[in-house]
Amino acid sequence: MSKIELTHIDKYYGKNHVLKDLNLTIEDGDFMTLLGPSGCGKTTTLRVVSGLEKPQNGIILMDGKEIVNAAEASFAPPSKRNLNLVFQSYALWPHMTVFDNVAFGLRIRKENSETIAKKVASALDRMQIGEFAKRYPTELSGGQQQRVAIARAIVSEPRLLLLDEPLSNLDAKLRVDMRAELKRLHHETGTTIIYVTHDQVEALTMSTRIALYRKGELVQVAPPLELYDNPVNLYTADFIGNPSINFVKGTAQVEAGGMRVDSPLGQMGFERGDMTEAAPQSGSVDVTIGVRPEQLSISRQADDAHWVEGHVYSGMPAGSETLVSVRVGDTMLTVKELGSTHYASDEPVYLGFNPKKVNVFETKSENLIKYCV
Ligand SMILES: Nc1ncnc2c1ncn2[C@@H]1O[C@H](COP(=O)(O)OP(=O)(O)OP(=O)(O)O)[C@@H](O)[C@H]1O
Repeated sequence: MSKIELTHIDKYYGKNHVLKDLNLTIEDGDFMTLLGPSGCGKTTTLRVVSGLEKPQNGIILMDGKEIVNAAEASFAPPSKRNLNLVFQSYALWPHMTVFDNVAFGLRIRKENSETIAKKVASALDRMQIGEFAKRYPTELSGGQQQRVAIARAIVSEPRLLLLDEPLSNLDAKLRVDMRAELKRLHHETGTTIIYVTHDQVEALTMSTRIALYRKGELVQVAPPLELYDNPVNLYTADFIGNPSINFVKGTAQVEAGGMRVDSPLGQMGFERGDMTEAAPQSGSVDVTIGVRPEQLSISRQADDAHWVEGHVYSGMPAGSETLVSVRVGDTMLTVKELGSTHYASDEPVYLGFNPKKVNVFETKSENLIKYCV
């Protein structure tokens, strides 16, 4: 178990400023996911923590002990950092069987063969690859090799586990199984995990906290539901959630006590207590309302709970849920309903929602100005 503190980390590759004044604390026992689009600096962060790369500025503490101090050109070697790293490209030793690959670290530590056999079997079982113990890496598929790499990393119960897109080669069903296994592993061992992915579902389902990146900077660091319910800006709102959040343009009249918002969704009033510090004090501002697809309800009749008139663009029943795109004026909204319902294209429908549950962003600054409560 360990706590990692990164302060004022800058990393350049030539002129490319890849990590920009990064400040991030990973608490002991966290399952911290580094999330963001390709090229935003997630892998570089892992490489800096593991010691494979040296940042040009900043300090990294591991359990309070300095492992990096760029100003003093002091960088602890990777072997002294007591961590285990699994990269997307899993370098297994080709001349060793799966069992021997996984047992390697334990043998170096001179654990007795009975303990080794037990630990390796348990790690292989967890990754559902027990049956391949005697095979060589070349006799396995990419996904199976990837699971061997994870087994090899977890078998030695490291204090810190760094995982870089470890599930990327797996098919959809296995990926869901492996997410459950990794989450369970984290729960059982309490190991601090830093996990890199660009898959927001993976991040939402497994993490205790998510660090969301944008071009080398951190945009928001928060537990998954906080990120989902109250994204600090339009970027986060748009990145998190599948299907994506709906955005609706509107205008707000802001006063000391709160604000009134007009939009194609109707008129809404909000109290100051539900507004953020980023909210303006007064005046008229353009806003973007964010409403999650599952927050919208749909009805074929107008009633007290369904007041927004629209027309079905297309209905997409998928067994357990139905996604319906609805055109309201010039705005296209996605509605998510549980169960399967058939909606005909161009059918008139009415939408409703709980105004307390929407986010409001100031369009110009892109910042959240009203919480979902
Ligand atoms: N060794 C290197 N030399 C030069 N530039 C690099 C090097 N490694 C990464 N970069 C650049 O640094 C930036 C960040 O890369 P990084 O691998 O950290 O992104 P990422 O968020 O992990 O992306 P992905 O999801 O695609 O893996 C990219 O612009 C990349 O091209």
